[in-house]
Amino acid sequence: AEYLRLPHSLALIRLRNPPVNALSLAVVNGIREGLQKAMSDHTIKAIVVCGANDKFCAGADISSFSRSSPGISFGVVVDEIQRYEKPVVAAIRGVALGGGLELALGCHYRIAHAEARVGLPEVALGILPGARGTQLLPRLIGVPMSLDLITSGRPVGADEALKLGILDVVINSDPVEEAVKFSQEILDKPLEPRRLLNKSVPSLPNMDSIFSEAFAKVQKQYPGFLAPETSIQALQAAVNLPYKLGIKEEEKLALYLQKSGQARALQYVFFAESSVHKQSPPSVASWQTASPQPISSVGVLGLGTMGRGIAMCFAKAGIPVVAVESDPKQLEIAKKAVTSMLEREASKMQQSGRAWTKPTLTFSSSADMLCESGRFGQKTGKGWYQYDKPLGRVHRPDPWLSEFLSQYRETHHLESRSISQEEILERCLYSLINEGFRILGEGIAASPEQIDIIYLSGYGWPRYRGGPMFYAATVGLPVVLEKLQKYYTQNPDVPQLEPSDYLKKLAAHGNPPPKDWQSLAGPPGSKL
Ligand SMILES: CC/C=C/CC(=O)SCCNC(=O)CCNC(=O)[C@H](O)C(C)(C)COP(=O)(O)OP(=O)(O)OC[C@H]1O[C@@H](n2cnc3c(N)ncnc32)[C@H](O)[C@@H]1OP(=O)(O)O
Repeated sequence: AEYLRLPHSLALIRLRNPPVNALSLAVVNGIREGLQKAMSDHTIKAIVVCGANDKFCAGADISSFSRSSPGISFGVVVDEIQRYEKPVVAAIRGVALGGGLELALGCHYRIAHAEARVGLPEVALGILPGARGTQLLPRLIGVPMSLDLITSGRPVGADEALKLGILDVVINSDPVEEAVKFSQEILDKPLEPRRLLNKSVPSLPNMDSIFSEAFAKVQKQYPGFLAPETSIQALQAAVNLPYKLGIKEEEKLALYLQKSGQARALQYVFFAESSVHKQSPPSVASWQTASPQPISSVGVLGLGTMGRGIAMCFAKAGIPVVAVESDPKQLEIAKKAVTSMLEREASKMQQSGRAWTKPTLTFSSSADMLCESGRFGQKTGKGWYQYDKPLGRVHRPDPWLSEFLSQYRETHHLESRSISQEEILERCLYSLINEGFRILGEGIAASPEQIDIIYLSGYGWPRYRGGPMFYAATVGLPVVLEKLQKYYTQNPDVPQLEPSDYLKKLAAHGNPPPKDWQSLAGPPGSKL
């Protein structure tokens, strides 16, 4: 942070840490030194705090989270600012997020440009606003809105922040110039009413029900996420405890979240999301330049409306199709429908003088053994289980299945054994992860982050577990390799369990973090 003396007995502290003026240790020390300088200089009457390059501050430096404990020592700075005897005015442009907003809450006044955005997005990173955010915000804007902003992490625009009472002034001009003028106007005003730490949280008669509704809401909206619920506990502390004890509780809860593992995963996701936008496959191929792999034939399972359409598309593209439907009635209907669609297509093409090659479409009624028996799972009321009704959710073991399995075992000379939850989890997940390593080795995915983001955005993988490749690193690559080796030895007929060379190469280095995998494993092959 830079310290400047301005005319009219003012000092300016400008945060400078491109690109977003994140609160690195150096920036925090700079703010503190600047403030102490201003306090000890009796010619300085007020201080303006702003950020360089049209951004106030995007909060703590997320990349440094694994190295230090964010929030805790910065909370002391926020308290010091509030207790200063000279007015400190925050001049906000761009964003004041997380620690950036906490810094502004420590200041006695907040002036912002109309396009600025402020918020406490910590929950998205698996943490809570631990530099007094959970204690100061409810003192300023009350519990209901603090619950909304802190548990959702949503930033608000300057106009909304003004209405809520987070900001004191919103202008369309330069907030620093405005703050300079404003500082001179408020020099004689008492500071005590501006010190949030000495205020109490506005009380409401139904506080208990507000909190229980908030807990129920976040459990429904963010199932499995620890940070929103823990933030509510911190807000409860703001209501139930004096400030001195409330901040201790906030520290304790913040520390719990930092150590939870969810924080590490969510912070990984933050950087993974921004890096995938910038990546292209290692072979520099892209969907625009890649040539397609040859497809010799296609199988379509199920000939409902969707299946028929899919079968038709491939058939029209000249790719042989084998369409499988276990229900003989449905199969007949589908055959007729597809044949008549193809005939219509053929006559259209012949009328327009184009050549028509009869597509290869084979219909088969032999499907997977369970499906063959009409057991499609929940939708038909039976599958591996029997359900209370079609589409029902209540399931119970089915004697039919026991009989079926015992015959299957006899035919295939298999011995029955009980399989632990752990084995189910490991065989499902590690074979999936193994495939991830395979496609990294083949150069199909540019990075583990790409695979993880696809799983988070497209397959419902819980965000707080960071994606399958991140999960592999949390388990440890040597462990994943050892388990795959064990399961592959036991099940040599399951090729997905054969450890990929890429995984073997990486595990030889111990358990390197995902960001180092590519440099350690060497250049990938390319299938694109
Ligand atoms: C000290 C007390 C502790 C308090 C706890 C906290 O403060 S936790 C942090 C809370 N803050 C955030 O969660 C903000 C996260 N950042 C954003 O939402 C956005 O980046 C932004 C600030 C709104 C800017 O968005 P924009 O689309 O304009 O740019 P990018 O997202 O591409 O970001 C530009 C580069 O800046 C990096 N970056 C952003 N925020 C941080 C941060 N807080 N710490 C470290 N780095 C940050 C981002 O990764 C981009 O970097 P590149 O290298 O260019 O990819």
